[in-house]
Amino acid sequence: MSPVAQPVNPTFVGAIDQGTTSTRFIIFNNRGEVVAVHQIEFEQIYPNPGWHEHNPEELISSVEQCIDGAVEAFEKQGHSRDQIKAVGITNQRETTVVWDKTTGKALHNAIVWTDTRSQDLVRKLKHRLGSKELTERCGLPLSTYPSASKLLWLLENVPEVKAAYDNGVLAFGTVDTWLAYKLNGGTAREIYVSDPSNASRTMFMNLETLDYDDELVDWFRLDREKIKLPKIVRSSDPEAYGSLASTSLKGVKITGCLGDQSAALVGQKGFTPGQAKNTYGTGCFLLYNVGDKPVISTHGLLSTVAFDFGPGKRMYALEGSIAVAGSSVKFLVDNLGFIESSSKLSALAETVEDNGGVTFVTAFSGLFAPYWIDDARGTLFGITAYTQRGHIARATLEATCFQTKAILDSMAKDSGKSLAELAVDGGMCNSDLIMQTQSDLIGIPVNRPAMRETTALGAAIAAGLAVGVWSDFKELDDVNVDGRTLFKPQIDAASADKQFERWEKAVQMSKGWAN
Ligand SMILES: Nc1ncnc2c1ncn2[C@@H]1O[C@H](COP(=O)(O)OP(=O)(O)O)[C@@H](O)[C@H]1O
Ligand SMILES: O=P(O)(O)OC[C@H](O)CO
Repeated sequence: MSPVAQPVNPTFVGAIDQGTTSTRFIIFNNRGEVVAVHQIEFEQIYPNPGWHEHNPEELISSVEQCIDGAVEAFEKQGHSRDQIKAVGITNQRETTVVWDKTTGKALHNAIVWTDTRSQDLVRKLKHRLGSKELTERCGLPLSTYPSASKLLWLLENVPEVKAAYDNGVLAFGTVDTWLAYKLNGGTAREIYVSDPSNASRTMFMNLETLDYDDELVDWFRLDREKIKLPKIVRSSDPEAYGSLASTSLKGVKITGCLGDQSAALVGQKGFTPGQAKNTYGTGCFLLYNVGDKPVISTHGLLSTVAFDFGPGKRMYALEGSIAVAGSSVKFLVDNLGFIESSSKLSALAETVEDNGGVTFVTAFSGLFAPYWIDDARGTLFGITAYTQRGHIARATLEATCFQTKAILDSMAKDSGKSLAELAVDGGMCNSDLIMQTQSDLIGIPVNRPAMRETTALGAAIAAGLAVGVWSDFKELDDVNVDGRTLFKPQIDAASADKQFERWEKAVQMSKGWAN
């Protein structure tokens, strides 16, 4: 077979993937293949039980180091940095950053999406007239998860933040906004934007208009005179996100931006209604493309913007969000010392045949979809003198698979359709055992790509579409199709149902602990 001819001067796109536990910069060629990558883990700050913070300056420096590291590796392969035509951003969503517009300095650590410190505040808000109607407008339930309650907590508890608000100099952003602002040089250019897939995670954006909804903002008693929110622009835009003010890619335009779960859907090419993906990262998030109109769930799912690539290319998704997935594996590594690294989880789980009667409800931040139980906390059931570390490892990985099953059941009820196959990605999907367990429990094949950096690929696609690296979705047909692995169900439905019943019982029993 003759080798495929390569273009004389191939083009590349960079993607910043700023996740919950690590930052990556990945350079893709126009066939969607990874050419160079640099990844850095950064500090997870847990000041109190249930609190979770990141240092906003460290997020920026991790991005800058990753860009420089990946570009160095790229150039070592004989490429030149001016072949990189654009950069896309994808990021952990909901995580809230506040800064002073006049100095560009953060006023507090970023409050991470998993953080439950606003639990009491949320309980009080639930009694406010109109709380039940919020979801219909913004797609999200009133909980500690979206950015709104995190911002209110900062205003109530951090005097510097309140003073900046009163003086009209407070800037608020999800991580995409913070990155775009700082990477453009901060106060020098004042790029203050967000895309709809990120803005839809604040509770301030109206899903229909893709703009802020005055009634939503008023409901939270925020004064728009005092706090100007970032401008919402398309997920793929040649101008709105500015360009890199420093690093080895100084001057390269940022032309794409997507929340990480939306980016993974794009990276899996879930462009058409009925397509879905499940990303097993720190948390686990199933997004199901529902088309160009939002669908409000009546079964515990969120409604969110999948992506906005302009008229005719604007899609919504139903989302099942699981707060704890890979983080439970990290918990076994970092807190309990069960294994030396996450990649050893499967080996430990395989030292036993089954979970030995152990169920682990990994509700470290309460339980998200489809249960939304904010007062549940991590609970291990069924421990006996027989229990080994392997049983707990197995129960840990099963927890995410069970919750995914509960989400798929809700999705079938909301959409009236069942998935034929589940596309997967994210760190935890590296484990064959987890993927096989998942397929067994949901009774459909699980389809894993060989190239698992789908989140970064999604950001690269958003950026590349804006500058003509790809002119439309059709040109992406051949991207990320080779080498996929299919895990097919190997147990019968009755035994999967029996296991799931025990999980549901455990979920009910984990309620109320943090009340
Ligand atoms: N082989 C593996 N088995 C189980 N979990 C894994 C494995 N490899 C990585 N993980 C988990 O995946 C998570 C990282 O996935 P990633 O997609 O990079 O997350 P994020 O984007 O949230 O930072 C970590 O929490 C880690 O514990
Ligand atoms: O860090 P991840 O990949 O688990 O994703 C975080 C989500 O965006 C939170 O909603």
